[in-house]
Amino acid sequence: MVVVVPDADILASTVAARLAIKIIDAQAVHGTASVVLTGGRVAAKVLRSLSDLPAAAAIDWSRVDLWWGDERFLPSGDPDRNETQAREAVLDKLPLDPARVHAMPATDGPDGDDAVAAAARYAAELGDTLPRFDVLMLGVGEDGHVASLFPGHPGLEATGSAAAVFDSPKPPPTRVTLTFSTIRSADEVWLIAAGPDKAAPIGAVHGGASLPAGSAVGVRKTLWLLDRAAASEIR
Ligand SMILES: O=C(O)[C@H](O)[C@@H](O)[C@H](O)[C@H](O)COP(=O)(O)O
Repeated sequence: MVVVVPDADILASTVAARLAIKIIDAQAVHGTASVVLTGGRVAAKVLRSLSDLPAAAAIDWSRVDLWWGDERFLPSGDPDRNETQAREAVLDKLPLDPARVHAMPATDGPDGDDAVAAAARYAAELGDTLPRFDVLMLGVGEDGHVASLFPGHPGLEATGSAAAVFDSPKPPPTRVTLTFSTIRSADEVWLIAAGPDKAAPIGAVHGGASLPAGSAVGVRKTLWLLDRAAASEIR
């Protein structure tokens, strides 16, 4: 399903509203909600919108599990880390249970700068039976990447639930990412993009091109949440 809204600000606020309802509904059914966050500018806008959303007060944040779809492999607190940006955008204002915030390892963590070990640690935290992911959000890159899964990159073939990525075409070069099998285990996958520089890859994917964004599908639902500019080449 493709949902198109006029601009990036409206996209961020409508995705935040959709996320709040999804969390509320998941908690009504399961008692908890599990959300996979992503990095990038649109993702940060969504989280900032969430912090301004009155409906978010209906969420029991102590029963929300947060995971990440990928992470830039940097020291904890580095401004370029997706976790840092999510905390600044909203997380640090929410009464979350720290034990339920599953950040990906940092280079000052127990594995140091060993990204392979860090990815293995995250895979262990995910467990042999993956958690229930109610919604997994992804930004979309200008080249059609999602998370840290880049076209033509060895990381696309990664097995297991999480993998290290080296020589990323998008800086920084070293990252940890969920693999496609983990992404595709999510109940719903939301691909969120704004701006004209996303029009070509999104149009290509909807035209049948084989790009990573096209492989990010949810078990029950796959949503493309776009502004008009990003959707402008979908035919
Ligand atoms: O760590 C990252 O860089 C992100 O996870 C990456 O996959 C991002 O979501 C896209 O590149 C879109 O980023 P923008 O929304 O900033 O264009």
